Parts: sequence; C-alpha cells; structure tokens
Amino acid sequence: MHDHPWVCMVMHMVQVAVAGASGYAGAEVCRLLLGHPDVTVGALTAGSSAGSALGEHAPHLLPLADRVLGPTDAETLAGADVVVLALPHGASGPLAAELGDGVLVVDAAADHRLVDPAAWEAFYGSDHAGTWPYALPELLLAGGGRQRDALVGARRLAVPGCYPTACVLALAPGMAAGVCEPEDVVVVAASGTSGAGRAAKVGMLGAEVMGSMSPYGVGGVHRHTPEVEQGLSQAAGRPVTVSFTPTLAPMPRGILATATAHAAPGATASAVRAAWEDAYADEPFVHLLPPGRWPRTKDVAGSNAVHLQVALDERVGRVVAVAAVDNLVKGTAGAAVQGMNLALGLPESTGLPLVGLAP
Ligand SMILES: NC(=O)C1=CN([C@@H]2O[C@H](COP(=O)(O)OP(=O)(O)OC[C@H]3O[C@@H](n4cnc5c(N)ncnc54)[C@H](OP(=O)(O)O)[C@@H]3O)[C@@H](O)[C@H]2O)C=CC1
Ligand SMILES: CC(=O)N[C@@H](CCC(=O)OP(=O)(O)O)C(=O)O
Repeated sequence: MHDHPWVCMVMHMVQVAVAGASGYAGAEVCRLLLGHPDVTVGALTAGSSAGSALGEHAPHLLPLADRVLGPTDAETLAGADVVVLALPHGASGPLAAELGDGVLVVDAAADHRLVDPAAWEAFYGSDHAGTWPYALPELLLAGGGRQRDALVGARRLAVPGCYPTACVLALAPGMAAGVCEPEDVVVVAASGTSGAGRAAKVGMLGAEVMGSMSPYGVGGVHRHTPEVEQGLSQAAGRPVTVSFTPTLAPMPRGILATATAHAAPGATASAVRAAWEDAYADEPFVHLLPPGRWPRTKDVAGSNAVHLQVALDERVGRVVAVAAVDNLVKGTAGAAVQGMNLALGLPESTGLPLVGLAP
C-alpha cells in the first residue's frame, strides 16, 4: 500500500512495548494491543510500581496479569519495534532520544504536540522538547489534504490531547470550509475523571466528584488551549482564537465538547451541514449523526469512535458543534494505535473497536 521500509515489518508480528503500563492510558493501550492481530506485547514498564505484576494495577488485563513491570529506561524498552510512552509530561524527550531512530516512538504525553515553543513554555513552564507529527489523521488542513499524510512512515508520533481531539474534530470542518469565523471560538467540554490519571488527588475522590460537576482551568489558562488553537488554525489556514473551559464530570471516562463559532456571513444551515458531511464521509472513526440526534459519551465508551453533530443557531449567528469521544480510546490509546498502524503501513483501523458500551 505505502512505499516505505516500515511496510516490510507488517509481514511479522510487531512487538510493542508500553512505558507507563500501570497508568490509565498505558493500561488502555495494553487492552487495545491485546485485540490487535499484528502485535505482540513487549516490555511493560512503570515508575514506583516497577517490580510488581501488572495484574495488581490492571486486573482486567487478564492475559498480561502476571507480567512484571520493569523500570522505565531505554535498556528495558530496547528490542521493541514500537514503544508507546504513557508517562507524565516531561519524561518523553530524554527517553526517546535514548531509544534511537530505528524504533517507532508513540508519545501519549503532551511533550511533542505543539509547533510553537513559546506556546509550550507559556502553558507548561518548561523547555520545549520539540515537535513530532501530530497523530490526528482526520484533521483537515487548509488548502486540502489531511494530517494523515504526515503519519505514514513516521518514526515519532505525538498523540493528541483528549480534549483537543474532541474540540478540533468538532469544528475543523467549519474552519476548513470557511463557514465558521476564526475569532472568538468558545468551547466548553466535560471530561470523566480518568482524564486526570490515577495518581491520588483529593479532588478526584469519589466523595468530591460524585453527583457534582465543576469547571477548572477557567480563564484561558488550561494547557490544552494552545493545542486546540493550533489544530483549528491548521484547518482554517489562519489564526484561530479559542476560549476553552474544561469541566469535570462524575463519570469514569468520556468527553463531551460543545464548541461554538461565529457563522461566516451568508452561511446557511445546509452549507454548514454539507461542510461536516463532506469532511467526514470517508472517515472510519468520525461519525456525523443524523440530523436531530446528539452525541452521548456512553455511545463511544470503549470505542475509537467520535460522534458529532452540528447545527446553525440562526438567532445569534453561531455554529454549534458537539463531539463525544472516549478520552482513553480516541482521546489517547486508540489514537496511539491508529497512528501506529499508519506509521507501520497497516490498515488504519486494525485492532480498533468502533462499537461503544451503552447503556
Ligand atoms: N488519562 C487520559 O485520559 C489521558 C492521558 N494522556 C497522557 O498520558 C500520559 C499518562 O497519563 P495517565 O495514564 O492518565 O496517568 P497515570 O497517572 O494514570 O499513569 C502514569 C504512568 O506513568 C508512570 N510514571 C509516573 N511517574 C513516572 C516516572 N517518574 N518514571 C517512570 N514512570 C512514571 C506511572 O507508574 P507508577 O504506577 O509506578 O506510578 C504510570 O504507569 C500523560 O502524559 C497524560 O497526560 C493523554 C490523553 C488522555
Ligand atoms: C479531567 C482531567 O484532569 N483531564 C486532564 C486532561 C487529560 C490529559 O491527560 O491531558 P493530555 O491529553 O494532554 O495528556 C487535564 O485537564 O489536564
């Protein structure tokens, strides 16, 4: 299919190592890899959990329950064809440099997503590690083409953030088609608590989050703001400004993003609908719902699907787009596997579930 040296690898089973396998994202990568027909699971590593069995942390991963987690270092990860890094931000750059150019490194953390070092420094407060191809294949690029083309044959991949995946896919069609204005985009998105990782935090205790919703990172300070702006700007071909407000929702997984943008002068409801239909008609994972049906997080739980709907609020002249994703699948682990498939020359959908878990 693709004329690239990686393609020969698919003749054999691909060995994939996972760093951070005891965490939510790493364990979800393992779950998907267990259902992937072309993959064997290689070394699994952790931080303070190294030396313990994966089953102590992720008992649902029965076939891997007895695997002992190794330390997260280049020596332990050596020998794999692919290394997925599901580590806290900041850890990926130095480790990837030690892994060498021959291995495909898929980074689930934020370290290599942003193109603009100044944006990284402003929102993350550390030195920028560099920019890797952004693993959002469905992203429409201004002037034609999709981000997918940058992923085929790549050896380094930056997995998009969970909120940015939902927000960017929600509005990119309107930006690319010119039916949405780039200024004053507003996004309010709710996330399940697994988005915060499993490290203990008081605010994540059941007693704190159950039966309640609360915003955080309000006022343009959340670190996903520049990533959402970056993706939408790439679709629009000019700078897009976004007010982004994340919200914590009392559910284990899922993101529901509601994004609104000024409609371009003369944009009609049918032109808006056509932009979204055209954008995603051939995308295996991005599903524009029939008119009148709206996305629900339950419908995408456990799957790599994105459910979308769009409407024109003619009274105020704004386009309203809503997207639902599973933060741990299309928002992280599924995107990692989808990007891996593309980089290796495998069919893009291999090993990725399209069916959700509702009710
Ligand atoms: N959760 C989500 O929805 C999403 C997560 N991501 C990203 O994925 C990455 C992992 O997130 P998540 O799984 O949620 O986090 P968790 O806290 O659940 O897991 C973190 C993992 O990293 C390991 N770890 C922590 N510190 C170190 C260290 N110093 N050296 C080596 N290993 C370490 C942990 O091991 P140990 O068990 O020993 O502590 C654990 O395996 C993050 O960058 C996150 O932003 C991206 C998109 C969505
Ligand atoms: C609910 C919650 O806390 N969500 C996290 C985002 C999820 C995440 O892990 O961020 P990345 O996708 O950039 O890795 C947050 O707001 O920081």
